[in-house]
Amino acid sequence: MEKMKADIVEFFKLPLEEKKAFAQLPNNLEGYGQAFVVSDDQKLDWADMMYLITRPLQSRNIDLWPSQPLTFRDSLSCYSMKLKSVAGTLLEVMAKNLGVAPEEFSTIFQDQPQGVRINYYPPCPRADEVLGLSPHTDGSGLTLLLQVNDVEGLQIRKGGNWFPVKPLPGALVANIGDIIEILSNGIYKSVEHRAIINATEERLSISTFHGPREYSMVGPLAEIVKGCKPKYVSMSYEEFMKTYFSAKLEGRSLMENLKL
Ligand SMILES: O=C(O)CCC(=O)C(=O)O
Ligand SMILES: [Fe+2]
Repeated sequence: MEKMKADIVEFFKLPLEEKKAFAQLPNNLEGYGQAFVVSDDQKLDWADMMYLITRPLQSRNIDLWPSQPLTFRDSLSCYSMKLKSVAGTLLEVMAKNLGVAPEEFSTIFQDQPQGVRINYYPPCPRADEVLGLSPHTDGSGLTLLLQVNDVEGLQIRKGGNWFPVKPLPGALVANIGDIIEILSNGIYKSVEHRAIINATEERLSISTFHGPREYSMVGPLAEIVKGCKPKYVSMSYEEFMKTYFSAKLEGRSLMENLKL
């Protein structure tokens, strides 16, 4: 964890030209750049980010993984493996809590697809006029978030109010994503969150998203809706992601639209 954090800090310190060697290609989210750009005249969030697919292994695009600092690729591989195991354990516990056979979850999350987004939020003297990341829920099953330095910025929304999540050294924040909300028919709720900006200090975080395998169907699990009605539409994961990335980040509005 410490090595990953140090390498990330180093990478974002590199001159822009060097970071650009790993820039997103057109119409692709992977690489160094910006997230959630849906139109030319949109006000952008105050952040740079780097998104990399880490699992399944054959989906890795190593050319987009920074080669500077020299240990970056090894650190990320190792971090990815450790987080896969934490996510696997949590998903097992959640399946148990929901009373569904563990195979139901392990089939959907087979090979544990995983993507890592590294968020870099520069300081802004007019911090109260910008947001680092607009309110949203994650389109993943389960997100494990590591706050890289001790600058506060993550907030979660509950009952209409925003609450700060203080960085704890060595701790991961586990955020339920939309996919688990849908599979569990709303028993687990995906958490609405945002990142705010600090006026004088930069902030860094790494979100590790765990989602279903390619071509899986995402809908309330049959075992859960046995005695009740499904509350969400079912669709393929591809279709869900298309909808997710074409919508503006607007809190829980996407999830509300998917409700039956
Ligand atoms: O920077 C943070 O704490 C939040 C990041 C986040 O929500 C995301 O990457 O989806
Ligand atoms: Fe998020």
